[in-house]
Amino acid sequence: MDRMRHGRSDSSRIAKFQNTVHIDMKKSDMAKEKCKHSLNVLSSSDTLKELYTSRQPHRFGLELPLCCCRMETPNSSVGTSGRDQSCMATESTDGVLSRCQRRAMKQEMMRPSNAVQLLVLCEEHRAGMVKHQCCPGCGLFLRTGTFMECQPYGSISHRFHRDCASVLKERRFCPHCGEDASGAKEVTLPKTDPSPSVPRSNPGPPLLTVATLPSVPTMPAVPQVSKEDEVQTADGQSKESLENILLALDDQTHQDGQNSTESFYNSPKPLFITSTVDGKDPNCLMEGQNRRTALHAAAAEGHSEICHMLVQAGANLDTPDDEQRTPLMAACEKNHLDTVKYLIRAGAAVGHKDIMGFTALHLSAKLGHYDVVHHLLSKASKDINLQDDGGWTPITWAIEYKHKELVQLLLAKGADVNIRDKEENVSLHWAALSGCDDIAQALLDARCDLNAVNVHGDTPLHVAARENHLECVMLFLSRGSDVLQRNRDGDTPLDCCVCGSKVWTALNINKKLTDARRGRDLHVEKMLSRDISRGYEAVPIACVNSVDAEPCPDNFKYIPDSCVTSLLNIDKDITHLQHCSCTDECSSSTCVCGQLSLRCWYDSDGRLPLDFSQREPPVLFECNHACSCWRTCRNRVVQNGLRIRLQLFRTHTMGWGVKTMQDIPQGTFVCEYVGEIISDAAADKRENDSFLFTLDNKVGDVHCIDARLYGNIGRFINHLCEPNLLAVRVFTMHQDLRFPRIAFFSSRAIRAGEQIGFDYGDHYWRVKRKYFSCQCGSLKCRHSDSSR
Ligand SMILES: C[S@@+](CC[C@H](N)C(=O)[O-])C[C@H]1O[C@@H](n2cnc3c(N)ncnc32)[C@H](O)[C@@H]1O
Repeated sequence: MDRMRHGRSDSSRIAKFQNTVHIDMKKSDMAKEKCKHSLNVLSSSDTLKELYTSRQPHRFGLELPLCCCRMETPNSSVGTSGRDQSCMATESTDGVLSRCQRRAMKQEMMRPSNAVQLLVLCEEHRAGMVKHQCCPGCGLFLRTGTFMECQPYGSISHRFHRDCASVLKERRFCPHCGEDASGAKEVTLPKTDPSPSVPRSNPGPPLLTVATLPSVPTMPAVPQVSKEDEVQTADGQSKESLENILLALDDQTHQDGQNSTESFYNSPKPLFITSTVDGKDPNCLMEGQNRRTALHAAAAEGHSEICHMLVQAGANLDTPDDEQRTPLMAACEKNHLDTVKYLIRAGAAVGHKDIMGFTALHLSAKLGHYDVVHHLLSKASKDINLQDDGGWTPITWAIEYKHKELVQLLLAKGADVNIRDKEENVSLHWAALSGCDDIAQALLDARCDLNAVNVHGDTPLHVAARENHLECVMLFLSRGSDVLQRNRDGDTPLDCCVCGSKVWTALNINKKLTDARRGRDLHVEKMLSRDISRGYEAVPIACVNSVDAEPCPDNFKYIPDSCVTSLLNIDKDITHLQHCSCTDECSSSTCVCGQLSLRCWYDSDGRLPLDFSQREPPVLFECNHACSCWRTCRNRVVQNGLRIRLQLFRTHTMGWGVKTMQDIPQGTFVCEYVGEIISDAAADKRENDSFLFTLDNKVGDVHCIDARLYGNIGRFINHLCEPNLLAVRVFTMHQDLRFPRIAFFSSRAIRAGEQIGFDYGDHYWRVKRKYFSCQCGSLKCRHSDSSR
């Protein structure tokens, strides 16, 4: 199908047409296959017949007309709709015919002999066929009235017409079993009440009699005759004989206010219709005419009466032609509502598909035949969303051909506007292609997806822009279609339209407005998370972004304390802990823990003193659970956790960063660098080293904290060439010197709103400067491009 993306609409049509041709070829091959198949079926039944005769040596070579009442033939003409087929059996009671119309449960066809047409049968008539109750000469069921009966084996009787046996040129033999017919008796069975068959006609006018039925089993080809011959029927039968047949029509068509005989004679009729009426096979396929039947022709001309006559004469309602189209489809295509009504009432399958997957509904919708569509939907509403070979539903066709009222009707009847065709288009893409904004409006009101993209990434707006359909473009923009959306070629709708056109102007204005709105929106700070710590910290840590559309980072697990994922044997033995015996608040120089740190560094506010060495910060030992002091003693700060209100924010140049939301005096504990404690060797194997903090403690094995997968707010702290944080090693609940905690203290007073950062160290930048330069923005930056 049309890509709806390149070029103009007429080239789209060409693309579609070419594709159709392709499908046609494929399908007609399939149709040929089917024909071949049914031919095979016939010849295989002949073979069976031969087998049967060969078992009876005394008959061999006589070409006896043996029956095939017990054989089944696949119904090659049945599409998905074939399941709705009705029984084709016709009962004969002393020449009065009635047609059964029960639903046929099985689709395999049967017939009593190759001389008559194959029939789809209801269960009762299948049983009757198997019991040889169908005459092999005419194909009529003989269950009441007078007929011949042969009872060769004393049990099942074989029924046939005396005259039919003579037609089969073997008056002497039973046409079922080939036994000598001299033993056959004429029997008369009374009519049972109620009749098992549903009469197709009212009791008033006489029904077709055996004498008027076509008795010649096959018609080889439609004879080519001159125009004058149309007046006189092919084999010279008079107009009166046709009139007799028409008299036999039921009053169905009369209900529609027509005189069938009159209208039949007053309307032009193709020759083959009159030929068929005059005794040819009503199911003959006309070679020169797409292998259509007379019923196709009558339906296409809208001759409901002739259709009825043909059906009465045994015409199969659903015989498909070369394009797999049925007579009903022919009537739909030509908008003959009465004929459509008649055929459906007679039992024609509504959901049958042709070689392009079209149903009668698709055809009618495409051609805009409102009343026909309305009638079809009243009979088969479930077919409303059937998709053809292009994935198109009836409404797709109605939209493409701009049949507004029909689209409204289909919507009211439940058409699904979001069904995707084979190119993933929804209905709105097709409205955009056809440029009908009324239809597009109706589809939007029916909740068709305005932002649906097809396989090319095109939205309906792309399509409308490409097709220069201003009204549709305006409608889509007013409903919020995204003018900046790119398709798979990277084109926005603006890139698809003609530069300088009205569509271009509309899209351009919309783009400018959208850009301005997005720019404004970007500067509005978006709160992405109230607390990234999920309540694990004593103060919540919000995450905000006023820079771009990046969402809150969720590629790590927030943890408040460092963890291990391998066996590291951290010495947590309580007996190995140095501890104090203080009974005060550990403020005196007698506190052993303080002595370990040379003194208790924290003042009464828990801050480091101004003279704390920032060049070579000492290691701090806080009081622990082995001490005698209280949990509230002064020498416990880092172990008390985060107290400063911090915020994770989006920077312009360094990804995420951390800022303080309050003024912080110098020497204040700000936060810890928390993560997964791993060995140096394990760190070497890690692919991402962006979150590694080395615990280079000059004691034993070197370890690192990797905050890549597990970490706290510390993992987001950036490098600043003018840092305001100082990293200090601290021991709290253990004193295994290989594993100090890394605590950040303010190295100067920090104002609320300032980004916090520490110096990643010269070694870090020696390694990383190959990949990126420092973006801290400081005038004293040592690792920026300009400072190199
Ligand atoms: C521990 S993370 C800091 C958080 C990081 N900005 C983020 O978005 O997750 C370290 C990474 O931040 C970036 N970064 C930190 N400081 C930087 C700076 N001064 N200049 C450029 N990039 C920096 C680098 O990509 C570095 O690998």
